[in-house]
Amino acid sequence: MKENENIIYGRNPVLEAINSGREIEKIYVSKSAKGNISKIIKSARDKNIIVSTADNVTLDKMSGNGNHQGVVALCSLYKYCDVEDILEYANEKGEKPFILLLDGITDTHNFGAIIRTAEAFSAHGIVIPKRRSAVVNSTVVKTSAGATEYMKIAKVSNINNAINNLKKQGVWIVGSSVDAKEDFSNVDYDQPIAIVIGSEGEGISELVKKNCDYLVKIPMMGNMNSLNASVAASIFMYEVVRQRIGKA
Ligand SMILES: C[S@@+](CC[C@H](N)C(=O)[O-])C[C@H]1O[C@@H](n2cnc3c(N)ncnc32)[C@H](O)[C@@H]1O
Repeated sequence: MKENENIIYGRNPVLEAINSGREIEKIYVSKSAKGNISKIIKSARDKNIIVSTADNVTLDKMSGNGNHQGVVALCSLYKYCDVEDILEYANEKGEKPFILLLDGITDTHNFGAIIRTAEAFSAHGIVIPKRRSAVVNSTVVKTSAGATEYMKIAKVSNINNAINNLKKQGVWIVGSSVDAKEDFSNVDYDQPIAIVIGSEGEGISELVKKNCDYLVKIPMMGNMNSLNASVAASIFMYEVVRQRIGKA
């Protein structure tokens, strides 16, 4: 599958990109596209974005697959932010920071799913390492259903340095690990918090584990020894929101 960082495809992702004000050079619409495609065309024209028609073979080639739902946008690269921007955003909203740290998530579908849930639960941002991590490419945007357009994502050279910096600013680091003894629901999430989710294969690195204030697990009853990373992230995020709403 082609992984392109300046192509967005699929109806929701393209519509969210238009609505959020991402710089879009051109939108290609399938000649045979029906349904809510007219809404996309109208939104694009309202923002003076050029709309062209293309056949499905061309759209398949541009998107790298057949999941474009009849629309592909040629746009600017996703703009990453700094960790400080995430903290500032939480501060502006008058909320305690709620951050996710992804310690080497490489599966684009997991990354997109995490972004989608993080946006739905109003997390303030996501921190990823520069190396050995999925980046915001066309597959991630599509899997996130366009939630990438509203989510702050910081790329850092060193995840441990980022953790130390967050700690200095009063953020508690909660590591999620299948080997932990403590139940994840025993943590008080109504404080400045960053949840660390480990990679699909290895989990959280040993150094990062040592650097966490809490190391907790989601109890499991079946035969599997771990949950999918994006599912685990969703359960944690739900718990944060559940506790915070309960205390509001
Ligand atoms: C597929 S799991 C990684 C499994 C890996 N073999 C390990 O031993 O950690 C990916 C990530 O999801 C999170 N995760 C999965 N299941 C979990 C559970 N039951 N409790 C806490 N975190 C979990 C952890 O962050 C984990 O690193």
